[in-house]
Amino acid sequence: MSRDLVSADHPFGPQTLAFGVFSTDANAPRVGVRLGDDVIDVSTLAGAAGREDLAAAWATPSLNAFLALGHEVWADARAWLTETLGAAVEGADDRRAIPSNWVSSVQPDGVAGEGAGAGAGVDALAAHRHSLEDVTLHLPIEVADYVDFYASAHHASNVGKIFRPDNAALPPNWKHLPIGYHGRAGTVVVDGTDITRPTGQRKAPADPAPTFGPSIRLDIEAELGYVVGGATTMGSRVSVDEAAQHIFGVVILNDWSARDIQAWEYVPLGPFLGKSFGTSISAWVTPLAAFDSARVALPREEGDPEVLDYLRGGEGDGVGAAFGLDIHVEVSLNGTVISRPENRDMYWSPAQMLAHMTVNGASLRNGDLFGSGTISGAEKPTRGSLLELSWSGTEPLTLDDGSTRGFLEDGDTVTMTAWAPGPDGTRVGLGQVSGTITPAT
Ligand SMILES: O=C(O)/C=C/C(=O)CC(=O)CC(=O)O
Ligand SMILES: [Ca+2]
Ligand SMILES: [Mg+2]
Repeated sequence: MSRDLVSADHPFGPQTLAFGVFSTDANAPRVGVRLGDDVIDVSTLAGAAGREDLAAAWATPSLNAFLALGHEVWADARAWLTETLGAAVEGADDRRAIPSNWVSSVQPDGVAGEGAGAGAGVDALAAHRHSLEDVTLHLPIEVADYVDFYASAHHASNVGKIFRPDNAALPPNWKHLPIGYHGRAGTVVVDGTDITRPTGQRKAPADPAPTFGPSIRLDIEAELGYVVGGATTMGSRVSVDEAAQHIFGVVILNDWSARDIQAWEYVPLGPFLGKSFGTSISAWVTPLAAFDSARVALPREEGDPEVLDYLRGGEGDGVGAAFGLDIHVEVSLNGTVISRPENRDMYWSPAQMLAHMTVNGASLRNGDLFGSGTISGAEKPTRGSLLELSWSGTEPLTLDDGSTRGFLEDGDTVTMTAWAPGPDGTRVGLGQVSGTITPAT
């Protein structure tokens, strides 16, 4: 019996085609594409359709081999999947069954045609279709280098006021370059992974000496992460105009942050152990190509400085190559929505971040991941960290169960979801990233 394929208003319809890595009891981890509440095994699908190039890249336990193939192959693969899966959705009857005309194109020997009725077609498709309920999702990329930016002026100003009350809210370089730091690639984990409360040194300004123990100011940071492919060589750089050719897709990212460890360690070299204990990303990488309808101009005000040429990029498609993305994020803590950050508020665009990251000749590797920085807006309900939402713990949040939080307690679960406007009134999904705090070891 055929299950429903995907309803027209589903955020993982054919307008999205997000990639992940899944396994089943019978199948080792391999690349899949989400369609509705199913995962399509695109390695076997491509193999059955004679697309051996794609089948080989997708029969691997991470997206890295596919990322290495570069933007022209990504576009070709998306066009093929759009045609193949899009036709399946459009041609489906009211029950969204799979039409036989779609399945005929994926018969292993290419001979199925008129003779292969709907029943045979559905059976043939069934071999590539797995219900989300029946699969385990894995970290979708083998993370090469991980960088985290600081692209929200509202977040940077808020943290400046809290951590550096005697200085200007924004550092003098902030509107001239996208500030970032290198993080720890090996501790990036997938949605659903528990996070152990970190232990370390902390010292509040008034304390006479540092103490050692579990963090008591454990926080979240709601961000987007950009997944990089099309590796480059050392000494070359990627311009703003070329950046989209190296940004394969977007994930939701939670940059867990121990504020007490961070505040004591970070001067002058920046975040280190306060953030390297764990960074969570969503299991689905939604291709940048799915966000064409979400491109927006960057927010700029009278008096903002002109950036140097290498951060400008040419015009081109209305909003220019340095486009922002209108992605809506929702953050909940133990089921209570605590914030709705808006990515269109970000000052720096992903293309500018990538151009800056390579302007010194640093190479890109397949599987590089860069975070946007915490997404915060001007209004309190759009702040992307507890540090800002509770103003360093002085204005605790009240959850639906009546309890209050300045920072995270053991057992707390934080879930972030996101979506963007898609073509023809559809929504493009990014799925979710969730994590639960377990006690310090
Ligand atoms: O301003 C600071 O000292 C620290 C800022 C952060 O912790 C934020 C960071 O990781 C970058 C970001 O997420 O925007
Ligand atoms: Ca961060
Ligand atoms: Mg981190």
